[in-house]
Amino acid sequence: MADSPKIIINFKTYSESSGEKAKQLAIHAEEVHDLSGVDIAIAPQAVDLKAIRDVVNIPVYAQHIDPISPGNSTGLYLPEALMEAGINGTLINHSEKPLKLAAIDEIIEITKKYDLTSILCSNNIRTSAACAALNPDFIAIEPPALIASGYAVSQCEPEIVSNTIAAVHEINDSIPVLCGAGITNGDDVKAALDLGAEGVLLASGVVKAEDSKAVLEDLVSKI
Ligand SMILES: O=C(CO)COP(=O)(O)O
Repeated sequence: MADSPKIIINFKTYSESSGEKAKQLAIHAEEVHDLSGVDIAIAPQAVDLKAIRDVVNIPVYAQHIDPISPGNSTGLYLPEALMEAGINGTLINHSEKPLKLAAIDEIIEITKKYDLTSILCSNNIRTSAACAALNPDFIAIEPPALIASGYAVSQCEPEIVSNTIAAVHEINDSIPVLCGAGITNGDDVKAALDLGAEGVLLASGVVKAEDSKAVLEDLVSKI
């Protein structure tokens, strides 16, 4: 059974969300979830997954998994090893880690086999429609130009969100759509939900904030 995150924090590779700081951010996310009841999931770097799994119970996702079986590969992320580290799911095809169609398809098969939540990222409306044919648990539309811009896709380019939802649902109306890029506050989240998105995916707004916990509290405040 897939999770139903309203907010996913992608820790990316920022120094503010690596190592000990990653653990602290994860704890803050869990505290805000506990107080608000809003489902929050986090996607830390692979090296931090195990340490974070040991301190929080909220869903923890990999930022990427490789479509490989145990054996002689080097420098890749083995799904079974990430599961042992405690992941509940994975981002797939983030615009900062783009994949070929065949690899995406294989990864989604792996997530289904192991009951992991699949968040398939797309960069525009056309690719979102193509993603729908692969039947992930979620599609997350993130226009690359707005990533880390501070300009929220839900407020600055709302038609990208609503047209993506329409395009995805024309193929498969049971796939929930998330949106991300530039989301930084509760109004951005509310705008996304008002457009029909199930939730949001964000990074810099929380990770780079001076007071990440205050930002997390603001993000859930209008849900
Ligand atoms: O890429 C993103 C999340 O996966 C969005 O990043 P920002 O929230 O920094 O724009």
